[in-house]
Amino acid sequence: MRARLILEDGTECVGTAFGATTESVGEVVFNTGLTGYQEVLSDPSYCGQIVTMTYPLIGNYGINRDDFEAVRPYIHGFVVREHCDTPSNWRSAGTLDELLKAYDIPGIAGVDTRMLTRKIRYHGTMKGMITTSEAPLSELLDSLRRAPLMNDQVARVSTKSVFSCPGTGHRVVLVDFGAKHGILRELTKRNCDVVVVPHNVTAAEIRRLHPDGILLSNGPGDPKDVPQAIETIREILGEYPLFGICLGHQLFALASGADTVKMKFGHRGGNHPVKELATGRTYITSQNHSYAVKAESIPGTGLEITHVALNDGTVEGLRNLEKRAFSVQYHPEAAPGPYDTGYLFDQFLEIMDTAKEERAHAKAR
Ligand SMILES: NC(=O)CC[C@H](N)C(=O)O
Repeated sequence: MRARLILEDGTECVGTAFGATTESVGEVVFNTGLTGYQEVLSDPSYCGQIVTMTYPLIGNYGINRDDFEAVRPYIHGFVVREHCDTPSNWRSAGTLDELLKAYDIPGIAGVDTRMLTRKIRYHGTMKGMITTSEAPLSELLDSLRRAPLMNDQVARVSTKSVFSCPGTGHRVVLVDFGAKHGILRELTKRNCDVVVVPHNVTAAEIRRLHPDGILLSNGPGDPKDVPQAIETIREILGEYPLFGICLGHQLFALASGADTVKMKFGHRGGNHPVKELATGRTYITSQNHSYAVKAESIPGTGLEITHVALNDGTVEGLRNLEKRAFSVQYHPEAAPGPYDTGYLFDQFLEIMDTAKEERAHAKAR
């Protein structure tokens, strides 16, 4: 069946429908990963977005049981150059088409994704629509331009109730703004006693859990859409070691008094070079974000820039040594890779070790 991808600037791409034959609107973004489409489409940070992969052949290793980053995908559409519906991989348990159908997500194949990506890079991220309707373009454009983009994604993807992944090590309160499973995997692998709490948790509720540390997860949308979380972080900052990832990094910055800005087309892919300022080392990182912390808003906040993106110089890492808090804009949990920066979870554990020792000394005195 014929499908159409329409952008708010009037661009129309005609292709073939796969997945659900439903109409869907979202922000169109591109991901430059050569592989990892299952992790990308199930990463809750993409909630409400239509994702296009720049790699041209998608679906060829199918969908497996183990690579989901959430229990279900939240994307609003998937755009590919060539869709493979005959996967070949020993782990494959189904096709991309079946997965998208099951969750009512439309896909469109046969699109010139290189042209689409260049357009987004040139004009910036745009609203778009995938449809199988044969209505005139002007009519579809009208309804696309009127369609609102969502701003309550965090509430949609965050857990509704507290749950725990028990361990015998450090008690980590993971504030779930749309946490990828990879973060839980990295913490439980290190034997952490993880308590996952909803995005609207209060400081008092966090204190009652007696954490050794707090991890602010990744998540969808504009960090300024979750003002309550910013207040809670401001209140609790300095009481426990804190690690922020992606949206968590942006919220930590806002709670510290810095500001965020929407980027022209964001960073999405597994090949983003980031420089650690203290060592001059470069790490290749996994990224997925539209917003960034404004470097010029940092002076006077107690924050220090620890990492920068080598492609465009934007802020990629922050810390506040006094408050034992640090954060990164990229994804140390990878999923999909690269795994260069997984050591940041060990760093978080070390900070919790030190804080614990100091508490024990203070008690003994
Ligand atoms: N992966 C994330 O946590 C993304 C953070 C935020 N939604 C952004 O797009 O910038």
